[in-house]
Amino acid sequence: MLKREIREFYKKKRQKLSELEWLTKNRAITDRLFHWNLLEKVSYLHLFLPITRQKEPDLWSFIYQVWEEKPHITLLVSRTHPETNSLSHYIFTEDTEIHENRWGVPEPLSTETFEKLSEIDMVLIPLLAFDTQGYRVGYGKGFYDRFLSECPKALKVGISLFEALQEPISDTNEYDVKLDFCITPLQLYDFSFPKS
Ligand SMILES: Nc1nc2c(c(=O)[nH]1)N(C=O)[C@@H](CNc1ccc(C(=O)N[C@@H](CCC(=O)O)C(=O)O)cc1)CN2
Ligand SMILES: Nc1ncnc2c1ncn2[C@@H]1O[C@H](COP(=O)(O)OP(=O)(O)OP(=O)(O)O)[C@@H](O)[C@H]1O
Repeated sequence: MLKREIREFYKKKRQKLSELEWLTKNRAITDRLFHWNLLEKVSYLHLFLPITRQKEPDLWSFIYQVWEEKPHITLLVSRTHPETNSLSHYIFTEDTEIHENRWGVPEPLSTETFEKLSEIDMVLIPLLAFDTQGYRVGYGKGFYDRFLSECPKALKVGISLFEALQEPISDTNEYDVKLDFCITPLQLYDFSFPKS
């Protein structure tokens, strides 16, 4: 199946979720994530804040738990620059002010950018869908493909409300950065072995 078709299908599928289904899926994902043993090795964790009108996976409860119970982890979030198709990155604390951009993405209002991308240990990536090979489908603007190529050390972890596609994504391209793991309400998928 083509990314374009998968994108449209999963956007609709997300919109059809009831509030309770969405909350239940989010709870399963954030519980699995918080208790994942790999987190103990993470110092810098990049994550995303949900576009609620798109019913994206919502990591807010995980974020509050990290601030309270895992102080060894520094959280990072991004601001989007549509003119250059790029992201800039900021340390995210309880004091960070947030506003919504034109796509409804909550973004930090911070001024001091985080430049040490090589130190990021893990990136949590919002997915529309993914296949059993670890290829992913996002909104198709390439923000994450560009960003991920700049942080080679980081484990790339997809976050998806739905399970893996049964058929492969047919139009993968040279820029696609594969996932190492994916967390869903039902499973932790491990694509990290064998490393390609
Ligand atoms: N929560 C979150 N943050 C993120 C992303 C994301 O997917 N989710 N991004 C991932 O790249 C980047 C922002 N890029 C985005 C690109 C498109 C849309 C989006 O909603 N597109 C709509 C059209 C909206 C419109 O034109 O008004 C769509 O495609 O339906 C959102 C974010 C960085 N931050
Ligand atoms: N490093 C890069 N340099 C230039 N163009 C890139 C780069 N990475 C991705 N792109 C372009 O950005 C677009 C990304 O589209 P694609 O369908 O792969 O998005 P996606 O898998 O939904 O990912 P994303 O969540 O990153 O938007 C493609 O047109 C691709 O050619």
